[in-house]
Amino acid sequence: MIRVENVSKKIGSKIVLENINLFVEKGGILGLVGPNGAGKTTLLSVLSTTIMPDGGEIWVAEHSLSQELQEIRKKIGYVPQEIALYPSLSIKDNLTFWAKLTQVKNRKSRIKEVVELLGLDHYWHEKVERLSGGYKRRVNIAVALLHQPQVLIMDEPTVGMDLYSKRELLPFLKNLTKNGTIVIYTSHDVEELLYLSDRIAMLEQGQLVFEGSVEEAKKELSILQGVIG
Ligand SMILES: Nc1ncnc2c1ncn2[C@@H]1O[C@H](COP(=O)(O)OP(=O)(O)OP(=O)(O)O)[C@@H](O)[C@H]1O
Repeated sequence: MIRVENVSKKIGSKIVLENINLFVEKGGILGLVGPNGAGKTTLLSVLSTTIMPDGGEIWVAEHSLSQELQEIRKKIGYVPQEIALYPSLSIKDNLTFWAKLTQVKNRKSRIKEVVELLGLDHYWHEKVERLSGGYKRRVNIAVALLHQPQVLIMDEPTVGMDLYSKRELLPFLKNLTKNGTIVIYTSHDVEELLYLSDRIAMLEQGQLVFEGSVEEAKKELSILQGVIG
């Protein structure tokens, strides 16, 4: 499980996150919504330990961010919005580079596992710059999964993807949670939010204004009502 307790973050003089409380159980998928500038990326950055909160605490299982940063980092995988890969290197070399950097155990076999998991086998020697947006995203997810995180955090995972890649990726992400992995992601895509999430949280101006099941969210959030009429 991941528990967020009273997390706050200021950037300059602006309060970007204010007393955020969230809980996601093992195998849960939380979709984070909200208007531009609401604080979604900042919250994901805090959850992925890319930036530190000014106040509050985050727990992943029995580990706390303030006391056990390295343990938390082992348990979290982060897929940023921007593709974070070396374009002139192959998939293989990118994965090997990241696996070495993060000291992944049983490196070769784990790389093979994630490559198979993400359906990247055929493109193994292809340079990343030659891949479609969808495949680049898959490589990014493969990198984030190398160290077998318990929580996968994704900032708009399907943005820029064609429909086919998206239709392949979404069931894959859903499937990933069957072994207990937690997925927390942001999206502006209503269809994707309704398909993938089991809970929805909404941020507005740095505050959590809603958290509930998809069914509750459909009733209460106008942003999700467009497609259900
Ligand atoms: N490095 C920064 N310097 C100054 N202000 C920042 C910085 N990062 C974020 N902010 C501000 O914090 C607020 C929240 O930004 P954030 O990117 O987290 O929102 P968001 O909900 O992810 O938006 P979007 O949907 O557009 O990605 C915004 O007002 C933004 O201008």
